[in-house]
Parts: sequence; structure tokens; C-alpha cells
Amino acid sequence: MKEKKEGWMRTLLGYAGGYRKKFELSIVLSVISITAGLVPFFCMYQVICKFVDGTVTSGAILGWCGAALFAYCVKVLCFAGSTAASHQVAYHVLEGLRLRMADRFLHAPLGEVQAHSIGEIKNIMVDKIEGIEPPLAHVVPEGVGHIVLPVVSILALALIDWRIALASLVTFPAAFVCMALTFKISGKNFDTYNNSNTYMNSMIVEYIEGIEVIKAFGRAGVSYEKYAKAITDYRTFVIKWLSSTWVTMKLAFALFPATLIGTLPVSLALASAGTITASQAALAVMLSISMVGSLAKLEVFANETKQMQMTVEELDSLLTMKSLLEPEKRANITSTDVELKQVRFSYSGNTEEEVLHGIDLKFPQGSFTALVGPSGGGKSTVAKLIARFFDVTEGSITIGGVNIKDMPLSQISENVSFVAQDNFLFRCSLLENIRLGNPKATDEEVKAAARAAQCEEFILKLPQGYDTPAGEAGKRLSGGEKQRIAIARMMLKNAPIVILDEATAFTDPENEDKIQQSIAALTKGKTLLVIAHRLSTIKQADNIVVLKNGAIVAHGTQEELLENCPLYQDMWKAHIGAKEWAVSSAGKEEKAYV
Ligand SMILES: Nc1ncnc2c1ncn2[C@@H]1O[C@H](COP(=O)(O)OP(=O)(O)OP(=O)(O)O)[C@@H](O)[C@H]1O
Repeated sequence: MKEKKEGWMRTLLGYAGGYRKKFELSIVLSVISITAGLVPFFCMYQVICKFVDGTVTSGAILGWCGAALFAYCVKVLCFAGSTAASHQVAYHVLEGLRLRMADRFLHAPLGEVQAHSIGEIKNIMVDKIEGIEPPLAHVVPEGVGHIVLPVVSILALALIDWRIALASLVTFPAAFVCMALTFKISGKNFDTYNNSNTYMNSMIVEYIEGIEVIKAFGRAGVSYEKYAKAITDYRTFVIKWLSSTWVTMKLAFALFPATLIGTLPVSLALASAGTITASQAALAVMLSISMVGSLAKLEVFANETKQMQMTVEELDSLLTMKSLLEPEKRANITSTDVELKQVRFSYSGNTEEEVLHGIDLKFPQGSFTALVGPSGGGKSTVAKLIARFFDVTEGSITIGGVNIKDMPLSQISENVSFVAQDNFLFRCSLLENIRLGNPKATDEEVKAAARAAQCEEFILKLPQGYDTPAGEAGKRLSGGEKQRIAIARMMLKNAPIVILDEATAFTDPENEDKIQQSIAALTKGKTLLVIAHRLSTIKQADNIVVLKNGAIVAHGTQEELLENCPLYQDMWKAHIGAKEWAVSSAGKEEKAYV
């Protein structure tokens, strides 16, 4: 922990990759730029000396002015080079941080990712990371230069007379005390600031996501109240937080660059006493003035560096998020049998909140298994564990006899297709959304999968057909249509193990029939696991497993369960009852939506 804190800048620059060296270049150029900025003062001093001595000539004036101009050009050019290099580094760091974070999310257990709200993640990945750019691109390289200038100036003052150098520091102790107090007060509330900011972001995202519900219930809805309160609370907190450091910060800003308070009287006194010449006194005053800008900037930079450090430390928890351990080497799988042995699982990791209690299940290669049972029984959890969205708490899951923990996540993904109830469409065309199942598939193969999943009819009705952006189409597509896109993806992927978790729940009976036929044809010979509430869709399964409260109640074929399992009998009766009700309420012999 200590090591992380000490190395926060090193950690940050680690994300610059090959651009890290440019950061050092940027610092060197900044130091040259700032030092070159001192040369005109020295040139002016030389001219004043010549005037005082009475040895001034137009050639000397021109020479010193030329030197001052040259130094000024060096200053400007080096500054430009320094900021160009530091910006390149800064944007590479932002890129590295965002890529690393996305990678962490991909390799972390799903629960670790879902523990963070979308607002919180957006706040960190967009705003907080973006907030690192200005200090990294400006503060560090320029800051180093602004440290060098006062140091050089104070050394020069010491060369004139050590007492002037000492006098230039007279306000520093009070300024440091004020600065330390500012950091202490603001640091104390930084966590509260973060929480308030994160909460406000979450509320904004929730408000937009729930806009349909909010519109239906009007502005008086709880969501709107929460949204408005989060924004007001944030404003109140930030104003209070800033006010708490107002006095100390302004005092520090006033005291730190006030070097003239000491140097002016001491230089004049020494010049009057004849200890230094008038020209030296003038140079001392000029050097003091030259420090003012740097010292003022240093204070701002110190503040921003502190903010950057706190942000990096905050990001650390996400950058070091727990990952699912995976080997690099692919496992040798000779079959696609799936087996769960004594699987126990708790989302929280707490055994008292266990949702699966020692499940033993076997899905032989090429078999069709159905998982049924009351809501909350653990069916989806089993499916997600097989796809390794989470790790089992106890027990093991094997594919082809190999524990899924002993194969890379990419190998599991290649072997398992998972279609859930809610499916996400990415911001690209429908064609590309389906192609996600197999990036190498040709347009014709994508369209064939779409036809098999009964998608083509509704896709062709959209204004741009397959090229319709999913963002737009997502709003116009029904739940059932989105599910069919996901099924097309699955068909295109053609993985040997297929898991369908209520994948056709939103589909109308007519299309469901057709999809079921396509699924049956396309999953022939594959290991198929279907979770369904509509029992008519799984009655052909080789094995139907009844899961209740995280334990297996019974398993067998439909006939066996109808004979031996009272729970399945009840579920079947309810299913048939619903079907009959649907038929009689329609008043004619149409297919029931069951
Ligand atoms: N992300 C989660 N975090 C914590 N608990 C969860 C999470 N997802 C599910 N659960 C809990 O795990 C238990 C099993 O849920 P699961 O979704 O696996 O049941 P299910 O049988 O698929 O239900 P349904 O038929 O309603 O989809 C439930 O008690 C549920 O509340």
C-alpha cells in the first residue's frame, strides 16, 4: 500500500508506454526555457552597470539586447517543445488508463464490475481520467522549470549578498503553513467530494435511463426528486468545501511570491551602507521580481498535483481490480461435455447468502438439457457460472474434463455461446451487431444467420435495412426483435456449447415456433442448455432439471418428471392452465402464447 502511494507518478507514467521518455524531454526543455527567461534580466543588469560606470556604448547596448532577444527566442521555442512533448505523453497516459480499465472490467468477475454504477464508471473513465491531462501536460514539466527559476534566482541573490537571499525567503514559512493547512482541510473532505460527485453522476445516468418512467409519473416522481437533490447537495457541498480553504489558500497565494517584502529593504539598506553597488541592488530587485511569477504558479501547481495524486490513488482500486485468474496456455479439450461438481456459489462471497448449494449436473456432448423451476431458484446463476462470468465459491465446473479455471477466458468464450433475456445492441449497424458473433463472417453469412433467427423480415422494413445504426434501431426494436438479433449472433458464432437463458421469452408465438425450429437445426450435435419458463419449448429435452432454492429437486425426461416430480406436475398444470386460458379467452383455436 505504502509502495503504491510513493510511486503514484511512476504508476501514471507507466501508462505512457514508449512515450515516457518524452516526459523527461519535456522537463529538460522546460528547465532550459525557464532558465533562458532569466538571461534578459542579466543582460539588463549589464547595461545598467555600463550606464552607472559611464562606459556605455551603442554597440554594447545592441550586443546585450541581441543576447536578451536570443535568450527570449530560446525560452519560447523550448517552452513550445516542452508542452508539445508533455501533451503527447499526457494523452498517451489517458489512452493507457482507459484501455487498462476496460481490460480490467473484461477480466474481472461480473459482480466486481456491477458493484459500480454506470454513473460512477462514467465519472471515473471520462471525467476523472480527463482531469489528469491538464496537470500532467502542464504542471509537471512547467512546475519543474518553475522550481528551477527561484532556486537559480536565490543562488544569484546569494552571490550578490547572502543576506538578500535570506531576506527573499522571509514570507516562505508563513506561506508553507497556510498551504499545508489548505491541503489538510481540503484533503479531509476529498472523499466526501468524490462520493457526492459520483452520486450526482449516478443520478444523472439513472434519470436519463429512466426517462420513460419519469415522464409517465411526472416530475414529482422519486427519481426526479433524487436527481434534483443530488445536484443541489453537490452544489451546496462544493461551495462549502471551497469556502473552508478560502482564507488559508488566499493567504498562501499572497505570501508565497511576496519576495520583495524582504529583498527590497535589505538591498536598499546594503546599497546605502555601501556593501553592494546600486547596480547590484537593482539586479537583486529584478531577480526578486523574476521569481514572483514562478512562485505564484508553483502554488497553483502544488494544488493541482495534489488533486492528480488523489485521483490516481482513487483510480488505483479500479486499475488493480480483482481479476479472474486464467492461464495463458490453451487447454486441450477433447469433448464438450459440461459438468458441475458440488458447485456452491454466493454472489457476495458470504456463505450465509449462498444461492447454489452443492449442485451436481452433467450435460453430455450433443445433449439438450433444460433448466426449469420457480423464479429465483438459481437457473441463470448456473448458466453464468458455466460461461465463467463469476467463479464458483466451492466445487468445480469442467468442459471436456478440464476445469474452466484452467483455460483462458478466450477459450471459454470460443466454446460457449450465451444468449440472455436482455440483450445489448452496440452503437454500430445491425449487420455489425450480428457479425459480433463471428468477426470473420461475410455479409452473406451474417444475413443467412439473420434469416435463420427470423430477423430479416423486420430488418428489411427499417429505412437502412441491415445498415441501420443500432442506436436508432435499438429504440424502435421490440424486446423480441432484439432477442432475435442476439440469437442470430449466437448462430453465427457456432460455438459447440449453447446456453439460452430465456432467450425467446419476449418473442411472439408465431416467430418463436420458427426460431425454435432454427435453433433445433443449428444446435444439432451441440451441447445445449436452455432455461425456459414456457415448458412447451423444452419438452423434447433429453434431460429436464428442476431447480428450486439453489438445489436440484428432480431431473429426467418430461414423462418421468410428470410421473415423479410434484413440483414439475404443478408447473406443467399451471402452464397448461395458462395455455387453455389463452385459447378460451381468444375464443378460437389459435396457438396459445405460453
Ligand atoms: N448479481 C446478483 N447479485 C446478488 N444476488 C443475485 C444476483 N443475481 C441473482 N441474485 C440472486 O440469486 C438468486 C438466484 O437468481 P437467478 O437469477 O439465478 O434465479 P433464476 O432461477 O434464474 O430466476 P428467474 O427465473 O426469475 O430468472 C436469487 O435469489 C437472486 O436474487
